[in-house]
Amino acid sequence: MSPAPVVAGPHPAVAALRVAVRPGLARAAGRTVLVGCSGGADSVALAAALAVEAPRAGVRCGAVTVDHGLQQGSAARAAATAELVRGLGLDPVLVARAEVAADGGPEGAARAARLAAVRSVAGTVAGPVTVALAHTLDDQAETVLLGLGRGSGPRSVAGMVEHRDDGDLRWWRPLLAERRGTTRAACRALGLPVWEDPWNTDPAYRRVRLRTEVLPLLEDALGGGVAPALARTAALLREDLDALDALAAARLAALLEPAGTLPAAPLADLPPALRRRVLRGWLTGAGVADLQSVHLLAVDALVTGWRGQRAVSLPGGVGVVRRSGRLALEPTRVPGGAAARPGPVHDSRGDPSVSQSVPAPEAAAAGEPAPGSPVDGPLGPDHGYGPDIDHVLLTEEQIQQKIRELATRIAVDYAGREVLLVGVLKGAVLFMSDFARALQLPTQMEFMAVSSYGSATSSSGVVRILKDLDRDITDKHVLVLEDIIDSGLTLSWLLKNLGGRRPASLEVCALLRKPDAVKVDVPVKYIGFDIPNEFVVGYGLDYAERYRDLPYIATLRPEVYSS
Ligand SMILES: O=P(O)(O)OC[C@H]1O[C@H](OP(=O)(O)OP(=O)(O)O)[C@H](O)[C@@H]1O
Ligand SMILES: Nc1nc2[nH]cnc2c(=O)[nH]1
Repeated sequence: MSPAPVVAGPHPAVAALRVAVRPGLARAAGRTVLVGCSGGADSVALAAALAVEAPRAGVRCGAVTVDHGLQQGSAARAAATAELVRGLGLDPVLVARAEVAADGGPEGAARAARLAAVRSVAGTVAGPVTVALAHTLDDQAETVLLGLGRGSGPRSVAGMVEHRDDGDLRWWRPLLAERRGTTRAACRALGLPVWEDPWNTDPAYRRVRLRTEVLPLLEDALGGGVAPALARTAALLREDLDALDALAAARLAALLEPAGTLPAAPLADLPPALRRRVLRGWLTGAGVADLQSVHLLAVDALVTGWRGQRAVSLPGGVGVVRRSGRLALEPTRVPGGAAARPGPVHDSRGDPSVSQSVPAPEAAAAGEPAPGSPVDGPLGPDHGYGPDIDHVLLTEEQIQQKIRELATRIAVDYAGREVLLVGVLKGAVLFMSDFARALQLPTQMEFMAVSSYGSATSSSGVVRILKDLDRDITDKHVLVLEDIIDSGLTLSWLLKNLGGRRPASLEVCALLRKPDAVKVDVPVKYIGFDIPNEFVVGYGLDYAERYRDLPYIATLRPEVYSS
């Protein structure tokens, strides 16, 4: 018998990618598919697979390549990539110019600009468009790890989805089950040139460090298979989360009252995972954007920890109140731009607690329990400021407990070293004195006085040294103590200044931080509490030099700013 004729099929990597795109192409009938192509191996391999499979499926397939304008020669690079994919037979091939914003992290800003640019050129194509992105299983594993590190909930650990509709546009990631090695092998087999983006090896990016340092270490320690295991976990998690979301949407539809309010009692009976989803769905459905978990937890506390709280303020000038056993959304009062309503306080360990507040009149009217006044009794002396205080964000006890925790952690980190504490006057004076006493290590103290606020409630942005250190800090282990990081301008300036004096080490411990107000990212190793973006006083913090002597941290009544 003569041997069967050898039919040379495509290289296994090329074949694998072609198979991977087929199911999605079946869903793309009647749409134009545009491959997002950077010129790197993943997207070139995807473009090549689609160039063969799309015509077979009767789907029109083109490409879009983005010029970020961030690297030298980026326009020429985009043009070369466009040429390459045109050569594969893709049509139309569009080049989009991205406008990368100056703020935000470089990765995030570039990504946002890229998506906006793709969205905008996709809008020039007639009919519905699907944008195919070449994320692989390895990208998925990195995304899951990044999500874990952020600690922002199961959705961010659940990774990227294969299909996502975004208005008229559909995003499609057909290669989520394929390894990065496969796309490289496919490009090699097809003789396609690929571009190595220098940013992909720059350790300044977290994703690069995960790829080059953390994942190989995990693979080694766990005996291999880590990336597929992470991707599998993400896929399973997505199924569970989708089911929970669907259940919550149905429950919201059943509970939502014609006036747009939600009854608290049936919500309280729901398990937290469902209840918070119902609340999130309710708020986002009502147009509240940028909702963060601290906000959601504070709204949740109106259901499960009801003690007569005032409105919980949310981004966008709205708040949630509980009245007559129902949650309602209302505009918040922000007189003169000074004090907003109470918002949630987030413990730096990720253990949120809701701000203490004076009893809401609505609570009394509804006959529901209300707490005692915040400025007497357990909060201690009000130093005669009582009528000026609006609500207490952090009690003396919470502050002192936090200082003990910080001091314990820092004593471990600095064991065997002598620490030079640098207190930033005047605000940090009480923090310095309590912290130094709580820290079980030999310490020395220095003070520096700077000011960027004067008697205003927002930073002038100009930092002035009012008093410099009394001595040289060369080779010292310097720990800067700050009362608050608001815009971050003061600290950013200070760290540059102190860093130039060659200390052996330089770290920061800040009692408070306002994540929503930060304008410049400053590396801060130790943080007590994350607080909402409200002007606060007490425990060293002043308004027009008053209130520093309060032992707790509070907001002032709006009238104080206008008088
Ligand atoms: O992050 P930022 O927006 O820069 O704000 C933080 C700074 O503002 C306050 O100082 P202020 O200038 O009010 O002086 P003071 O400490 O003497 O009150 C505070 O003590 C911080 O040093
Ligand atoms: N008193 C006071 N000073 C600040 N400096 C920066 N933010 C604040 C704040 O909220 N209160």
